[in-house]
Amino acid sequence: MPPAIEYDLIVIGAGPGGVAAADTAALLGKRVAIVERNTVVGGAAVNTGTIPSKTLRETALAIAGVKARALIGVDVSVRREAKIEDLVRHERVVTASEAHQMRTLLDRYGVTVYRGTGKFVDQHTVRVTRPSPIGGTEDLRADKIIIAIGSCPMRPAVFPFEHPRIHDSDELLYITTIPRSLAVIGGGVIGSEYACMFSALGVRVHLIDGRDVLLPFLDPDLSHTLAQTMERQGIVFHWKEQVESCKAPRSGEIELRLKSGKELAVGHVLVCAGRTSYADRLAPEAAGFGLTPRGLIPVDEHFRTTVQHIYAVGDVIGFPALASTSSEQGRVAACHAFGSNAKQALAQYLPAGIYTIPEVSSVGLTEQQAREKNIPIVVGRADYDQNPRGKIIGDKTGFLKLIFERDEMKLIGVHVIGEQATELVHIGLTVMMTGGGANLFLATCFNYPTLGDLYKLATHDAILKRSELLGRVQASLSRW
Ligand SMILES: Cc1cc2nc3c(=O)[nH]c(=O)nc-3n(C[C@H](O)[C@H](O)[C@H](O)COP(=O)(O)OP(=O)(O)OC[C@H]3O[C@@H](n4cnc5c(N)ncnc54)[C@H](O)[C@@H]3O)c2cc1C
Ligand SMILES: NC(=O)c1ccc[n+]([C@@H]2O[C@H](COP(=O)([O-])OP(=O)(O)OC[C@H]3O[C@@H](n4cnc5c(N)ncnc54)[C@H](O)[C@@H]3O)[C@@H](O)[C@H]2O)c1
Repeated sequence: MPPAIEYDLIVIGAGPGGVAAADTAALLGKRVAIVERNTVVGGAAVNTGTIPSKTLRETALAIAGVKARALIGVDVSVRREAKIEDLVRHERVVTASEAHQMRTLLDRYGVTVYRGTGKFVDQHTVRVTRPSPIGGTEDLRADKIIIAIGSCPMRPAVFPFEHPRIHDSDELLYITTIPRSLAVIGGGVIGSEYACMFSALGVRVHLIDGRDVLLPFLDPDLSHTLAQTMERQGIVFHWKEQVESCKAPRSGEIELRLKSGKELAVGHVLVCAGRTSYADRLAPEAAGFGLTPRGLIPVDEHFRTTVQHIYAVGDVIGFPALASTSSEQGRVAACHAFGSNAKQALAQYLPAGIYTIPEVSSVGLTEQQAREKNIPIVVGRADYDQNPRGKIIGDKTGFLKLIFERDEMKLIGVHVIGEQATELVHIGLTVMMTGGGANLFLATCFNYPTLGDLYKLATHDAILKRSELLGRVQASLSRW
């Protein structure tokens, strides 16, 4: 075996966490190697998760004519004729382009990309096993190592995944027809997003979940409105259920028997029952760190494992397991590893964006969380159909909900459901980052007509509620 090739940093895994770590370390002037077992970089974010699912959603909205229906009340949908090629064409182009862009940036930063599967030999050495037909191994050695190997779909034993019409979220991208009916197992983020997308395409969707609330981490008003809207779209929820058996004949419908005894017959099954990690395959014992019972890598606030020069970021460390936060963690870890204070911690507020139909997004405290913390609050709400832009786009269910700390009217939470919610939340997020609140919204001139103007309307609502609550006339409110 030739001697190990020396680097300052080895990164294992080229998803958003790993790539951000590698680019950051290169920017700090370090010699960096990144090991990726896939043919392309980008990880789940670019190749199997975030970007594909969001692109498919956008295509589905277009080919199903959903927006046209809302605007002119006419079904101009082409969905009955839509073929799977129509659905996936744009997704393939966007995904390839994004992976190429990430790779180009790595190359421009001078990061060396090793194609193969990485595994620890000892605390400083990573062995890269190249895929066949080239095969063989290569050892890399570095002072610092960052693990960013991501996660993969959980596969409950009850489902025969070898069946061509039973999919996890990775395999879904290779379906060969648009199903007529679909059972989605798991109403988490992935399940909810795909349920909405297929429903928009006219697929009969059943959503089965062990819980009884949709996305319980959301503000209850959002969760409730989303569930209602999904039901109106035709999605059938089966709460507090579990699949006990799954009979999948070669042809004909797949039969699911649920815990309650209910039976469902569907064309395809999509299992979105959470994610798991393959960290045990890295030989962590050779490096000297352990795993949690769920197979995740425990880290400290600097993303260091118990072995001080080995870091872990992204899905492999667990919550929040997002592309956005994984990149942030990668940057923090790389800066810490090389003593840079350019980015010492994650951003103070981390938003969540869910691409259901309609979109949902939030940052900061929910009304419930604020009340549990005994923070005196006032809530402002503005509905899309009270706003001229909302009326123009025909969004009847959307709303913006702002949570203000009552004394100073400082913004502490933003919750949006409706078109462009994942973009709209950023206005509130930026205000929260500045420590601002109602005054800033009132002082700001928004374009007219825009959804952004909802912030002003929701602020007025909060101010009026505050004056009702405190029994003061509105004029005295300039005091805050
Ligand atoms: C369907 C779906 C939709 C999603 N939508 C969103 C969204 O809208 N917004 C959002 O923020 N997040 C979303 N996510 C989550 C997001 O994709 C992940 O949080 C993010 O990709 C995690 O980044 P990562 O760098 O930790 O790992 P990954 O992106 O999973 O990358 C890990 C990389 O490591 C490689 N690897 C693994 N083991 C080895 C090894 N031993 N050697 C070498 N390479 C290895 C893998 O091939 C992979 O390329 C979604 C996920 C899914 C599945
Ligand atoms: N827009 C986004 O930010 C976005 C989109 C998709 C995925 N993601 C990330 O991907 C991760 C994984 O998403 P996910 O939806 O797979 O997992 P999840 O953990 O969010 O949801 C899994 C759901 O499946 C249910 N469940 C699990 N096993 C079940 C069973 N046997 N029968 C019935 N219900 C069952 C759970 O009750 C839960 O509601 C998320 O944590 C999220 O961070 C983010």
